[in-house]
Amino acid sequence: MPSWWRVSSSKEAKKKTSKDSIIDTIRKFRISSDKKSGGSRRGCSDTVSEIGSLSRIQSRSVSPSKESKLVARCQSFQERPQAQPLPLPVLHPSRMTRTESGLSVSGKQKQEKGSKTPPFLPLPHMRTRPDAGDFDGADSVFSECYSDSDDPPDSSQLSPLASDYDTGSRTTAGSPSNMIVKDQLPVTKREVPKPHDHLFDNHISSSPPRRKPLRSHVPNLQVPSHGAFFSAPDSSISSPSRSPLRAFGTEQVINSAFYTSKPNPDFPFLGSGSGHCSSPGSGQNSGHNSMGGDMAGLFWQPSRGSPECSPLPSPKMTSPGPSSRIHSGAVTPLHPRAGGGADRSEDVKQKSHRLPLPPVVTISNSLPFSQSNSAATSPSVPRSPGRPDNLPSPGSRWKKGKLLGRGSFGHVYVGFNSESGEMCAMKEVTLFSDDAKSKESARQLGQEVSLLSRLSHPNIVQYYGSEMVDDKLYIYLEYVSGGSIYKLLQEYGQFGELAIRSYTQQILSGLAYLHAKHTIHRDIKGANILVDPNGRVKLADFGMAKHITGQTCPLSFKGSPYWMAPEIIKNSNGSNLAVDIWSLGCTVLEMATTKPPWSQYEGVAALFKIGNSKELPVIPDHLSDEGKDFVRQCLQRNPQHRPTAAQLLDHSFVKNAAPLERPLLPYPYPETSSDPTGGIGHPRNRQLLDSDRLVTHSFRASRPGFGPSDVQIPRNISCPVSPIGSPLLHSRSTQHQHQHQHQHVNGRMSPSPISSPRTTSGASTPPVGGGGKIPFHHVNQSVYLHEISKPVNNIPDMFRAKQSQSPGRHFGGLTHELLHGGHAVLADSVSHLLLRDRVHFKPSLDLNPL
Ligand SMILES: Nc1ncnc2c1ncn2[C@@H]1O[C@H](COP(=O)(O)OP(=O)(O)OP(=O)(O)O)[C@@H](O)[C@H]1O
Repeated sequence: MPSWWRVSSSKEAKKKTSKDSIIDTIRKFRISSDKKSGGSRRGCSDTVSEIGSLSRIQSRSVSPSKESKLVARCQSFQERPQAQPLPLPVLHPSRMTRTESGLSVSGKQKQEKGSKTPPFLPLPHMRTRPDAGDFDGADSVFSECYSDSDDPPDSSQLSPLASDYDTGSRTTAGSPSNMIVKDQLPVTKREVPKPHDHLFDNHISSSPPRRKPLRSHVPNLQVPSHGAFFSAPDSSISSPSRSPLRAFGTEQVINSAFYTSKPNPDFPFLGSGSGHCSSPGSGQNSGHNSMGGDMAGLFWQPSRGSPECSPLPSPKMTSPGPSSRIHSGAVTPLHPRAGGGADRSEDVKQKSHRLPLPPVVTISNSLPFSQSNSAATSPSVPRSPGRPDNLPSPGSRWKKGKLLGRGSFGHVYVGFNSESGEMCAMKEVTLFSDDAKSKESARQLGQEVSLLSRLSHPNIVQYYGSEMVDDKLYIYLEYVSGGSIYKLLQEYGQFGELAIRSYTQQILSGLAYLHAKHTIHRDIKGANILVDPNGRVKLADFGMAKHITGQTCPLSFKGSPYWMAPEIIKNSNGSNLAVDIWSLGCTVLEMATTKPPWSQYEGVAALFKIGNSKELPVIPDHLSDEGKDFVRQCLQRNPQHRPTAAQLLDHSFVKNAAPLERPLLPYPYPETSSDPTGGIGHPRNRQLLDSDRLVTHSFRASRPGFGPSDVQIPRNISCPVSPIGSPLLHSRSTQHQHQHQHQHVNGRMSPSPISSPRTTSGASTPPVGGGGKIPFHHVNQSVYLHEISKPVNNIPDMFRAKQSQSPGRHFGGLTHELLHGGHAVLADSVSHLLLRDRVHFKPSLDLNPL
C-alpha cells in the first residue's frame, strides 16, 4: 500500500509530511463506511456485527492516534485473497476494534491466515459515539462532508460545532419547520428545550454536547401525518445546492487536496477537520463503505465475511470497504452502543443472553417530524375514537428479536408479532436531543423514511411504519432474511451467471420503478441489496436516495467510491438517474468477481481512475458475452449514453433471466379468494398479472445486447403490492390472464418472510385512485402509472388495523401514510413488466420518466 495513503489523526497530521497532511485533509471528505456492507462503513452489520464483539478481543485497539494503521486495511484488492466459498475465511474478524478512542485495526491482518482466524467475526464499525466536542473530523469516523445541497444547512442556526461538520449544505428537511417537536407531555421547563434548541429544530444547539436521551428533552415528537419524517418531494432532498465536494472533480481532489499540502480554503471541510463531515448514513457500523466526504473511505476493504460484518472498521475511519459510502454531508449518528460493548455476534448473543425485550411502549404519540406534516398527530387533532391515549402503537406490538445488523443509525433487529406471527426488520435508532449528530441522524432518517414510505415494489424493501419509544425511534421494514449480496459474496464467493442475471433483472426492476418516481438511489451496490431465501432481491438503504424534480441537476458527491459514477467524481452535470445504472454495472462485476471494478486501486487513485480514465474496468472472461455487453452498457462514461433501467430490462442478459424462486402455490390456484384483501389467488392478482404485461415495455435497442422481443415470461412478479388499480390493469386483454397467472405462481408468488396470507408479497393491492401519476412517453401514447393511494396489502395486519383505528396518527403514522398517504405506487411492476410483452406495444415505448 502506498505510504501516502496513510490515515492519521489530525494531531498526527501535523507531524507528517506535507503529503500525509494532505491525505489527512482528504480524509475529511469522509468516506463513510457503508452501512451494511460488510465492507466498511457500517460495517459489519448483521449478526456479524455482534460477533465482532468477540473479534474485538483479538483485534487490537487503536487509539485515534493510530488511525494511520487503519490504512493497512486499505490495501488494494489485488492483494487480498478472493472470497472463498466457505464463510469462515470471509468472516475473518477484522482486525478492527472499536475503542473509546476510535477504531483499531490490525491492519492487513491475517486474513490470509484464515486458518488461524478465529471463528468470530470482527467487530463491525462499532464506534464509540464521540462527544460533540470530540468531533474533530480527523479522528472522527463519522464526520462526513456535507456537500449535498440536499441538505442545505442553515448556517445561522448552526453552532460552531455544527457548522464544523456541516460544512456543506444542510438539508432543509431537517429544518425547524419540518422538525418541530411538540411537547405533549408534561415536562419541566428544564426538560423541555426551547424550540430553537431542540434536536429536531433545524437549530443546532451551541451548548455543550450533553447527551441526553431524546426523550428527556422531547417527550413527544410530532410526526407528519403521512408518517414520514419529511416529505420527500418537498424536502430538501432534492435541493439543488451543491456539496462542497462537488466543486471537486477528481482532478481537483488530486490537485487541491491530495497533492497540495494546504487545505483548500474554498472547501472548509478540507481544512476544518473532518469534524464537519459526519455521516448519519455513512453506516460506519454496517460496514458499508460510503463516502461522506472522507477520502479515508476510499478503499476496497476485504470483507471478513459479510458486509454487515465488514472486516473493515468504519469506512469512514479507515476504508470505504465494499460498502464504503461517501456522504456529502450527513452527520453520522452514532449509536450509544456503537462503543461495541453491547454488540455481539448473533451466535454469541444467543448463547450469552436472551434477546432484547420488546420495545417498551411508552408511546409518545408523535415522532420527530415536521409539525407541518403532522397534523394528524398534532395534539390539536382529535384522536381517533377508540384509540385511547397511550395505547400501544402498532409497532409496539413488535417484539425485538435477534440482531440482524448494524447500521450507521443504529441496529436492526428481527421484529416478531407473537399474535399474528408476522416478522419484520426493526431498525432501532437512539436519538439524542442535544447534539448535531443526532439532529443530522434524524434528518437522514427522516429523508430515508420519507422516501421509503412512498415506495412499494417487490424489489424494494417495504416500509411498514415507525414510532418513537422513549428515546428510540423504531422503523419497521420488510424483513429480508437472506442478507445482502455483499454478504453472500463474502460467504460463498462469486455468483454464477444465472444468479447474476436474475439478481440484476430484479435490481433493474426496482430501479426502473424508483427512477420512474424520479428518485435516485445513489448507493447501489451489493451491500445495499438484500436477498430473501427465495432469491428475491430487494433494494435497501435509501439513506442516500434523492428525489429529483428534473432529469438532471447538480450531482452530489455521494455514494460509495468504487461504485460511484464518473460524472459524480468529475462534478459534471448529467442524468442523475444514470448514476444508478453505472453503479449497477459495478454491482454486476461485483457479483461476478466479489469485488467492484477498480478495486485494485486505492482511495484517490480509484477515484481518479474512475473519473478520468477512459478505460473500462476488467470484465471477467467467464461472464457471457451478453453479460459483458450489459456491463459495458452500464459503464459508459457518458451518462447520456447509458440505457435507462427500463431499457436495460430488455437487454438479453436479463431479459430471459430465469426466476430463482421456488413455486409457492400449486397451480392452478383458486379462481377466487375469500381473502378480501386480495390474496395471491384473488382476482385482483390476476389483474396484476395482466398489468404486468400491460406495462410491458417494448423498448428495442439497437445495441447488441438488446434482443428481439421474444415472448417473455414475467419474472419477479411476486409483488408485495400489486399495481392493481392502475388504469392499465383494466385495459389489458384477459386472454393472457391464465397464462400469466400460471407464470406468476410458478415464478414469483412466494411470499415474503413477513407475509401472512394476507400480506404475502404476492398479495394484490386494492384498487385505488391514482394519486401521483408517473408518465411515460411513448411515441404513440403516454402511459400513466398511477400511484396507489390506498392501503397496500403487504403491510402487516397490525398496522392495518391500527390504521383504521387512528387514521392520521403516526404510530403508525408512517404506516398510515403508507396506507393512506397515497404514496404507495402502482408502478411496482414497472420494472420487470417493462419490455415483456411486445405483442401489445410498439417498439419505441420510452419509459423514461418526464
Ligand atoms: N429489511 C431488512 N431485512 C433484513 N436485514 C436488514 C434489513 N434492513 C437492514 N438489515 C440488516 O441490518 C444491517 C444494517 O441496516 P441498514 O444499513 O439499513 O442500517 P442503517 O442504520 O440504515 O445504516 P446506513 O444507513 O448507514 O446504511 C444491514 O446490513 C442488514 O444486514
